[in-house]
Amino acid sequence: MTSSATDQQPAPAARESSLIPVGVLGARGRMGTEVVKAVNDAEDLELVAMVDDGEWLFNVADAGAQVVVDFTRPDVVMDNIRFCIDNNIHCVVGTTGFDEARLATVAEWLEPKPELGVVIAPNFGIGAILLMRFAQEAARFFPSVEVVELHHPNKVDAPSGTAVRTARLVAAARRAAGLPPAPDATTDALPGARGADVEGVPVHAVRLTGLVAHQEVLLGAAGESLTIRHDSFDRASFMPGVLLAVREIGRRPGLTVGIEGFLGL
Ligand SMILES: NC(=O)C1=CN([C@@H]2O[C@H](COP(=O)(O)OP(=O)(O)OC[C@H]3O[C@@H](n4cnc5c(N)ncnc54)[C@H](OP(=O)(O)O)[C@@H]3O)[C@@H](O)[C@H]2O)C=CC1
Ligand SMILES: O=C(O)C1=N[C@H](C(=O)O)C[C@H](O)C1
Repeated sequence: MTSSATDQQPAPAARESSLIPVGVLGARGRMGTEVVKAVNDAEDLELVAMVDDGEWLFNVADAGAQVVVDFTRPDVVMDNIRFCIDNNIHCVVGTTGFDEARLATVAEWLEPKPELGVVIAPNFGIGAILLMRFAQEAARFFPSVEVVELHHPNKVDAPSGTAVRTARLVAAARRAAGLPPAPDATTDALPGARGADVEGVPVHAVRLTGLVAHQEVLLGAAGESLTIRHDSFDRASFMPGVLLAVREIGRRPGLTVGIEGFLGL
């Protein structure tokens, strides 16, 4: 089955212009819908292909996409990236589910294609990126730290990719500062009561109707606590970061994790 941007197809003349041709994978999903809208609204981008589950992936290559944006599912995203690299298409990936092994595999796939760029970011929201940076900065000053992420109940993965990355960054900052494990006297607990252990940082996942994407980092020291919180109330919050990545990726060969560097952070 083939799907293209037919109903939103620009005039053929536009194809010969300097617009960046963009394909969207997961185009009819919650994020994909928003990306399609944002690309259509951007004067320097051209939506050339939309692909969803069960549809013909070659459509993005046939349509001449220079950049593909992937918001699909953790179980299919690796195949999509492989396809893009094989077809010399830059990739902007928002789909979650990346561990060190997956990142290493993508970096390996890119080796024979030194001109090609793939950016994989668990969160394109500027506020969420700043939260991660602030948490990293604060981590060394507090003996205790826990992460709580709160999302809509349709999310398939837990904890969120952002929460896992946040916990890893915080854990690295704690290690660099020589902090011991956070104090915790728990010896008797129901399974899951203390959350998932991400490199020694407890991560708790809440799924609640009405929510979109939210995260708190709780830091505690004697007599005080610091809570850093970010809320995405609308998926529009991710679009400035996605569009920045689409515009930048052609100039950023190799694998980039997170868009902090694109923001000058
Ligand atoms: N990095 C960031 O800033 C953000 C990342 N995310 C992440 O993005 C991902 C998608 O989230 P969300 O949009 O809410 O999920 P949705 O389930 O709403 O969308 C996923 C879409 O991908 C489609 N799909 C499934 N398999 C394929 C395939 N092989 N090829 C093409 N399309 C496919 C699905 O089709 P069908 O429904 O028919 O299966 C669906 O339309 C998640 O991993 C989420 O965590 C979300 C928000 C922000
Ligand atoms: O599924 C979502 O909605 C989101 N997924 C990403 C994640 O897992 O971190 C980003 C954001 O939290 C929204």
